[in-house]
Amino acid sequence: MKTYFRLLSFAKPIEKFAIPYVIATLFAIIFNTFLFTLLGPLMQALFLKDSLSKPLPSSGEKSLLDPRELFQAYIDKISTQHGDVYALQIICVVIVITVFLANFFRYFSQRYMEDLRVHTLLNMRKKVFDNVMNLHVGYFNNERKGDIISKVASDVQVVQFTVTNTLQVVFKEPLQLIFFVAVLLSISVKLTLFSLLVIPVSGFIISKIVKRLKQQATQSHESFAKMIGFLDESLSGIKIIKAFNAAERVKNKFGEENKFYSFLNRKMARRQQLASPVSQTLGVLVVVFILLYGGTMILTGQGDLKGGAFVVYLATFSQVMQPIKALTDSFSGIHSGISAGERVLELIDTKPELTNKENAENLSKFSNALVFENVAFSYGEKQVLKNINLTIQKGQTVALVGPSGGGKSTLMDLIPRFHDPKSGTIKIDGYDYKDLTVESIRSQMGTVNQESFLFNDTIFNNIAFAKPDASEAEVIAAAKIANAHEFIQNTEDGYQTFVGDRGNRLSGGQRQRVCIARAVLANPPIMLLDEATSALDTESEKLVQDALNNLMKNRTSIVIAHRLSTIQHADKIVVIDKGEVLETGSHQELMSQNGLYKRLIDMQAFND
Ligand SMILES: Nc1ncnc2c1ncn2[C@@H]1O[C@H](COP(=O)(O)OP(=O)(O)OP(=O)(O)O)[C@@H](O)[C@H]1O
Repeated sequence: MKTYFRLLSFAKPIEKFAIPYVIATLFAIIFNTFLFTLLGPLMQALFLKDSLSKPLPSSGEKSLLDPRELFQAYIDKISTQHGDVYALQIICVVIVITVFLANFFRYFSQRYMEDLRVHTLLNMRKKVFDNVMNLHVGYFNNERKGDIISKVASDVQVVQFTVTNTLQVVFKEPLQLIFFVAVLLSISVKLTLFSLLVIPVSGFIISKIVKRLKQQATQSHESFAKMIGFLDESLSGIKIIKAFNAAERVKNKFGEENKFYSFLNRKMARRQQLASPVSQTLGVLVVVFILLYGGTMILTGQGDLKGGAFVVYLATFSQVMQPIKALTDSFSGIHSGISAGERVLELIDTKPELTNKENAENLSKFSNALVFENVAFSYGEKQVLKNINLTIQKGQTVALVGPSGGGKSTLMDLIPRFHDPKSGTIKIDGYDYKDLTVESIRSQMGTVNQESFLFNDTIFNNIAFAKPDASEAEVIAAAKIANAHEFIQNTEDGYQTFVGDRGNRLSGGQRQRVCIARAVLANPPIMLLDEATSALDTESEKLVQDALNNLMKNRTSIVIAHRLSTIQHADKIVVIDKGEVLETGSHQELMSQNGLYKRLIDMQAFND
């Protein structure tokens, strides 16, 4: 229930939709109920003329308060004064007006509910996406990606549908039920008391049926998330899949999850669908009993039940099943909604591990040095960096080298504060990172990494991503520095060419140069580079390397170098192995130390 109300809070300001909804629904119900009671006078006028002379079931004070009886009395009067045909015409006009009004208000009640539904969906999706964007980088890994996508795309939809649907049902159906029951009671108390026994009995049976639904719904949402994750991964890696002739294997893997998902859904649907026939069958059994009992009373002339009233009773009772059915359907569906809701709320409630502390200061410029003091870091239990002491002076180029898996990228990720160290401190110009806002630290830095990530947009917009208000001249200047201007001009639409999904319409080297142009345009004092020139051919590599050299000019740069030849002129080379700094110094110093660096250089020379 707590989950339900929290989910409902996304409908805020709920009164804006709920008040007009309640009013429209109330009128819709009143006219709808009245419509069925009109059958009584209609039957009397057409077939049961003789019974008109007899007094109505209840008389005196009570009948004055009962609109049904008042209307019947009015029709009787008209019939005596102006004839039966005229009374029939009046009844027909009233039926038409009532139908019109009932549907008019029903339309508005549905419209307000739809507004509420859309509004809830809008708020919830925004909240989830905003929160996802605020989460720390460490939160995102591949298996979570599918989960997040399915929560934003699918679960949110399930939630808003079931939550608003229940809200609608909870208000409208019981109210409609009360109105119908009032009519039934006014016709025959005895019959009604018996027939209403069916409600708790069917409620009990149905609650037994739907009991296991919630657990299955959770499993089904998780399975769907897995499928989305798998789909995303397969689309991203489609070339590799094809190259390894692995399409069959991948299809089978997807197929298995798909089968499991369908199996769960089938099981759930079966249970869910069982609820409605059960309650309907019970309802029909009761109708049959009423027919027998009430019909016998009329045919044998016992009791005071009249034919017209009995027709109204039967018609109204057949409608009683409608709200009951809507209620049971809604409650059997709510499990799926609540379980999807819990998954969405879990994502909304995930707090970023890395937030600005209160009174965090803004770093306005970088003017001195970046210092690591005894920094250690681990992914979960796995220690990746320990005892890192490192000073990077303004204007220096510092290269991180070392064997694969040594921790270079992890150390690099600590600089823009994607993670906080587990112990030790990182200081910039003497300020502890933790006393500064994350945004102000990152605004001093630009990144070019191996991934060369581009958005599915034009080349111009991809470069201007760094500075959305950049002029055309600024973008072109940045592209020139990055050695990209020439190739951009040769593309079909120049700077307005679309780069495709993740930039796949450009070559690797072109992508890298657009990324470099993006970093140049941002013009930050510190540049973080994860070189990947080894993947390029010689000419392309030279273009990219020149672009990088331009980028590093007059800046503080930290470079992860895979080609050791490119960093020999670095001011400082830091050799990292197994999470520790083994050697630090210039190329000459490290060569003369005859340690790991020298071995790496020799190895690379040998390979070349
Ligand atoms: N997100 C992660 N979760 C858990 N472990 C990780 C994660 N990222 C990296 N690691 C582990 O941390 C260690 C250091 O990885 P890192 O990527 O920093 O090394 P690297 O020196 O940059 O390697 P390479 O030169 O191959 O890119 C590795 O053992 C790696 O398996």
